[in-house]
Amino acid sequence: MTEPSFTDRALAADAALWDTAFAHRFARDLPVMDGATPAFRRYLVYEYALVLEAIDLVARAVAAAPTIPEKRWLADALGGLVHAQLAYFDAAFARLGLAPARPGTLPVGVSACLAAMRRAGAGGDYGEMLAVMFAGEWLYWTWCSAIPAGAAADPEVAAWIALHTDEAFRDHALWLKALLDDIAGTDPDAAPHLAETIASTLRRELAFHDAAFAA
Ligand SMILES: Cc1ncc(CN)c(N)n1
Repeated sequence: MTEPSFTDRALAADAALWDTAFAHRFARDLPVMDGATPAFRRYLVYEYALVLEAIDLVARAVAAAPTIPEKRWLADALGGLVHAQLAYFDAAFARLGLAPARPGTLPVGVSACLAAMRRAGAGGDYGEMLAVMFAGEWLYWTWCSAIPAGAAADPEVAAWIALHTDEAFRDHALWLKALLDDIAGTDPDAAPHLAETIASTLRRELAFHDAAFAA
């Protein structure tokens, strides 16, 4: 029998936390939300701020990546954020009459998530950057791929789910997972910090999504 990989062990070690995350109200409510749902409208404003932060994080990961194939892969992921995701927000904000959050107005659960991404990028530890990305992508991949096709009637919601269930998104989540396995396999001393980064990122993700439901 093959040994579980580093990420499989990390996910299993924090199974209770992941189960809590998978059962989060955001994932349950998302398919029935629409552009008039206050939590979804708040979420879009917070999420736009997160995507801007993610662009910087992935750009730093491109710079830190030690090989050309990794730089190329991450540059494609960066392109997805800059093009497809920002285009999504341009259209959704225009249609729903939303605007980016004014500086200093984001709730603490959201700003803490953004700050941790910024710290990971600025710290220059490539594995840590990947671990932060992996936790978020794995969460969204699991959430969105569990939503039955056609369950979301609202076009903004359906388009957002589609961005997190397409092949490119799935492949990116799996690529991050495999690369973390490689890094932890090559440098076992790095593994505890990577596992802790995955878990602490997930905790911040939960606080981020809680914030959308706090009026
Ligand atoms: C808050 C959050 N975390 C993660 C992801 C996945 N890219 C996201 N879209 N939003």
